[in-house]
Amino acid sequence: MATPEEAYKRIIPLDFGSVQTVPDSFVWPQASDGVQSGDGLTIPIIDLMDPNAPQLITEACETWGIFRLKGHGIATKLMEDMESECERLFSLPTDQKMKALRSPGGRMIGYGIAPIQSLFSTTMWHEGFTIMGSAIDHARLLWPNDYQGFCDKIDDYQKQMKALAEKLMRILFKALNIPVEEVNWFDDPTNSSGCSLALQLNSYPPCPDPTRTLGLAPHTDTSIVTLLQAQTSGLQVFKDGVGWFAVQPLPDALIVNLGDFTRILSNGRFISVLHRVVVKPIQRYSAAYFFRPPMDFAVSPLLSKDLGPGQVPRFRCVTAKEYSDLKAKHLDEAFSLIEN
Ligand SMILES: O=C(O)CCC(=O)C(=O)O
Ligand SMILES: [Fe+2]
Repeated sequence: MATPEEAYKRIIPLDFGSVQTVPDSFVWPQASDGVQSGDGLTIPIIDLMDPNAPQLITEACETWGIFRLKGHGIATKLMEDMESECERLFSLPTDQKMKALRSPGGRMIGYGIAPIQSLFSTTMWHEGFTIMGSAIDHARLLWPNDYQGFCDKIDDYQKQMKALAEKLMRILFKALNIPVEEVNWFDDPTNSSGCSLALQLNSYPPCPDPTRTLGLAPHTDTSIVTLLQAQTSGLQVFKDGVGWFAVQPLPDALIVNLGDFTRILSNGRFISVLHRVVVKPIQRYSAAYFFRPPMDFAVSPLLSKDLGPGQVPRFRCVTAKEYSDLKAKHLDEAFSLIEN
């Protein structure tokens, strides 16, 4: 059992500004796995205003589990503001950021190492800031006299991301023929059912030896969909038969990737994409919005809809909490533990 002091130390990111080389504990031998060009392949680019968008999104979910979305209606200015707020936050002096350190064993909010770090013994070249709902308590600690601007932008961003995620979820449900009314928390304007929505701000500091370490280890997201904004490359997805494949961001487009709950809901038809982040000699930021069901929601293939003749449920029914706990302990093995 870790002492409280050890537990506290474990969630503190490296003071990246003070290191000249990649420490041994950060060395990932797999980091230098080549990125494949996948001749002729591209991650789909879909315009949400296109009348064919639902069809194109469905195809992208079946073949990639990830696509780049234009015409999403999120103002460029808000996306730029989010990038500037990331820069403002992560360039604070280390001891200032430490004031907003998340508490070990407490809610997963505030400044700290990557949320998935606890599942890996090798450390990731990453520092993050996790927000669930209002960011005010931590923002006050970071900027005692000047926190409101940050909070307002975060609130606006989360509101708009939630509306977009809901729009995408309607499209996915329609493709799966699941009536959206089955998701009783969906239209709850008060959000009182406690949707476990989260905004994760990621910082990948400049790395002196980028081929030796990873910004985020390979993982799938424990979400329905994740909406990601990043201005520079670094994200890679694993494509069967191809290998690691770079996702090039496009100006103004968001990256949408499906998470594990959509794989379960679609009975394996839609891909929960395996992805990782490589680092660079230059700083990179990203903002990932995780759209998830409330923890008590029971997730099962196609919910109460018949699977169709000859079809069997590939996964047993699990609550979002049960699955999240399995994932937190077993990572990629979580699927095999719920497979029928
Ligand atoms: O930074 C990125 O491009 C990806 C972030 C990500 O995968 C995550 O936060 O789960
Ligand atoms: Fe992710």
